[in-house]
Amino acid sequence: MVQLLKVHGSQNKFFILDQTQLTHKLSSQERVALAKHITDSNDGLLHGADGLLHGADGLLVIDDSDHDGALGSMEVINTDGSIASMCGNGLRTVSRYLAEKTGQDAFKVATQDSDLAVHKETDLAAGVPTFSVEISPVTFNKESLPFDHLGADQIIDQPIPEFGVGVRFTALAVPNPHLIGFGNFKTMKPDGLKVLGTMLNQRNPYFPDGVNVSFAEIQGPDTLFVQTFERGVGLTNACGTGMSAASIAFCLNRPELAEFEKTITVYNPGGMVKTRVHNNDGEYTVDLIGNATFTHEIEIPEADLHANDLTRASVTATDEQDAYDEFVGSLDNGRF
Ligand SMILES: N[C@H](CCC[C@H](N)C(=O)O)C(=O)O
Repeated sequence: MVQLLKVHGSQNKFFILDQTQLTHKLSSQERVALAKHITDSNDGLLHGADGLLHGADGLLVIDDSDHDGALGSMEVINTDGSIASMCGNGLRTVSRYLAEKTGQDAFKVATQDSDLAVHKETDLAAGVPTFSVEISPVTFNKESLPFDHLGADQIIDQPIPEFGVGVRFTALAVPNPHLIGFGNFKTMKPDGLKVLGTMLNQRNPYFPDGVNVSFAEIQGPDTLFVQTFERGVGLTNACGTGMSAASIAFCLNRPELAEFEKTITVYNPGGMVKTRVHNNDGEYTVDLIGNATFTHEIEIPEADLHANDLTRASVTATDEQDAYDEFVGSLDNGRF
């Protein structure tokens, strides 16, 4: 039997599969097929949960890593089967899984583009296990997203009228691609986010590989509200790399309201995280600090994973969601 987990970071929900348990590891094709099936909002596992549209937003696959200081590797598969280079909310849950598996509290996790430093943090609230994960590398040039036909090699705090009125945009890769729009939600209208996110994640002249699109609202000094339309997923409760990218843009574009090295509170439809942006001579990294909640334990025969057959999966809920709901209820952001 193989153990999987259903987890979330700010209610950005994932399944975790630790491949090191398997006698025969899943091929890349099998992992993609499993990701699309298990997260499907109709016939996936735990589908129709209280998330936006999907029972889950992706599958995180853990494997061994021989990289110095890395306790494992993380592969990110979006619900549509596309592979993402990074996943901030997911990395917090993978970090907790590896910490509990090994008894270590500070280590690295190998991701597609780099080995990222992670560590256990003081819980944000009782019963809300909390981890800090490094988000990097950060680049702005159009080749790294990629984007084109926007009239410049970098988009930093620019209006783009064809994308939205009353919104200023910043494009950056962390390293997955993000387009962050700053404005206020009244003018941006949440359906504006869905319209723009949908347009930029189907065939379009600007972002050939698609892009995660976030609307960010400044709520005060060092305080943001961010919602994301995720590439390969759609609207989610939160996007860790999106909230991190928005924090970088906040520090760059509004230095009178947000400072490097200072803790930023980022509210989202799924709760709240904290970020700290570091500026090492123009090289940016972000500490993303937030919950790593395990909501369900799943057991399934290994052969069924290879066959992408979920009918014999047995699911047991943990008691962690209650503590998380308590935490969200306590937030004084006036949006919950
Ligand atoms: N959909 C994203 C990957 C997941 C990122 C998000 N879940 C996060 O927490 O960073 C992409 O295709 O780049």
